[in-house]
Order: sequence, then structure tokens, then C-alpha cells
Amino acid sequence: MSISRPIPPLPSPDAAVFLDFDGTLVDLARTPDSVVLPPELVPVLRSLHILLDGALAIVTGREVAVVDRYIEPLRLPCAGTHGAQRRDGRGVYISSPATDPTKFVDAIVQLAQDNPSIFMESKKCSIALHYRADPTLETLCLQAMQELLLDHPDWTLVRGKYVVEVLPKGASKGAAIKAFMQEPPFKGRRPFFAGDDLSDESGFGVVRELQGVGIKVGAGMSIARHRIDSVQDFHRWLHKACAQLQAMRKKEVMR
Ligand SMILES: O=P(O)(O)OC[C@H]1O[C@H](O[C@H]2O[C@H](CO)[C@@H](O)[C@H](O)[C@H]2O)[C@H](O)[C@@H](O)[C@@H]1O
Repeated sequence: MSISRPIPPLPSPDAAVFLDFDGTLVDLARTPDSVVLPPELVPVLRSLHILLDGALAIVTGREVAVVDRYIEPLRLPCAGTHGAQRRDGRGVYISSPATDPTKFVDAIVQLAQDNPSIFMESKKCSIALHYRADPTLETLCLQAMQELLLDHPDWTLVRGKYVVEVLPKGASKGAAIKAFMQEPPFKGRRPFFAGDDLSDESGFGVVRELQGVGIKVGAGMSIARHRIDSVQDFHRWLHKACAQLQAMRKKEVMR
């Protein structure tokens, strides 16, 4: 379902831009490893990072190291595993206290072995169960994860597109954006956040509190005030953002 929303404004030089990865910067794919980065994406992110004086961060469910690998040689500030990991604007890593999910591994491996269509993704601060290959397994995955957490009150569940994950309680994309916004080079800027999935809603909430701009990419209900229909349209928006920031900088220099 696509709900009509205003086209988002472009960021001005005093903006802080936060970007989700899967479904926003790259199209969703059959498995986590099969996403394809369009070749022009890294150069546009690099330009944006420079034009915003460093105030550009990736806020994702992926591990920070995985994002680094996709966008190398670029190293951006990044909140990974839905905010359970964070590398700030100075390049310093911050991790949430309950970070070791290995206690869940045995039970989850068993479930994946019993159901070959389920894919288990093991991350530093989380384990994800993917059921994209057989969406009828959603309830099974969800119930199994809920049962696992009964004895672990420090952990919570986060749901996404054909995926359910365990996550340290308190970690969220919203909390990560809030933390970035208290530090240089983000502090004092107007936040923009673009995302496509359920876990992005906490980010939209924080951006709204801070009078910023929330951009939902693709279909689905969202509290974001703005919407862009597809990953490709979002890439066009990023290019326009760069062009406008470059033009503004040129004007400033010529004054
Ligand atoms: O916050 P995001 O950057 O959107 O990351 C959310 C999850 O993305 C990945 O899973 C999703 O994308 C896969 C590749 O397109 C797809 O196969 C899967 O169905 C999606 O749920 C990633 O694997 C997870 O770790 C992230 O949490």
C-alpha cells in the first residue's frame, strides 16, 4: 500500500543525514549476501559526507563491519545491528552492554536445521532468523524467538522484512540517531533519516521530535512525513542533494 506523502525537501548545508542500508540504499535481495551496490552509490555518499562536513551516518540492522565492506574504501559514522553497535563521528566504537548473543545459538541452529528454508544470520550483537524463502514459517520463527527470550529479560525482538532478530534491550535506530545528534559533527544540525522497514520507525520518531525530516522509502505504513517510492528514486534524491549542496557551496565561495 502506498500512501501519498509530500516529496522530501533536500538537505541544506546544516543538515545531518542518516541512512538505512537494506531497502533504502540497496534493493532487497533473496539473501543478505546477495545485495548489489550500484557503482555510483559510493561516490555520491563520499561527496555527501564531504559536503555535510562529516554529518552523514549509516543506521542499519547490518554489522558495522559488513557496511564497511560494502562501501569500501569509504568509512562513515555508522550505527550497526539496529544501534547495538555504533562508530561515532570520530571513528570511536561504542557497544551496548548485553552484546553476546551466543547463548541463543544452539536453539536457533536447531530450528534452522529442522527447517532448511530458514536462514540464520549470526551477528556480533544479534542473531537473525530469515524466512524469506518460505514466508509460511513466520509464526514458527517468531514463536521460537519469543520463547527463547522468556529467560533473557535483557534482550528483545525486532522484526523486519521476512526476518526476526534478537537484540539487546534498549538498542534501537532512534536511540542511535539521538546519540549521534548529541555529538559533533551532527550536533546542532537538522536531522534527515531515510528508511524502509519497521525498525526504522523509531528513527522517524526521533527525527520528528527534533523537527527533522523522515523519509519512508517504498510502500507500507509509517510515521515518516515524507515518502520516496523506490530505492532508485532515493538514489536520484541523493544525487540531487549533492548537486544542490555543491551549488550552494560554490555560491558561498564566490561571495
Ligand atoms: O536496517 P537495514 O539496513 O534495512 O537492515 C535490516 C536487515 O537487512 C538484512 O535483511 C534484509 O535484507 C536482505 C537482503 O536484501 C533480505 O534477504 C532480508 O529478507 C531482509 O530482511 C540483513 O540481513 C539483516 O541483518 C538486517 O537486520
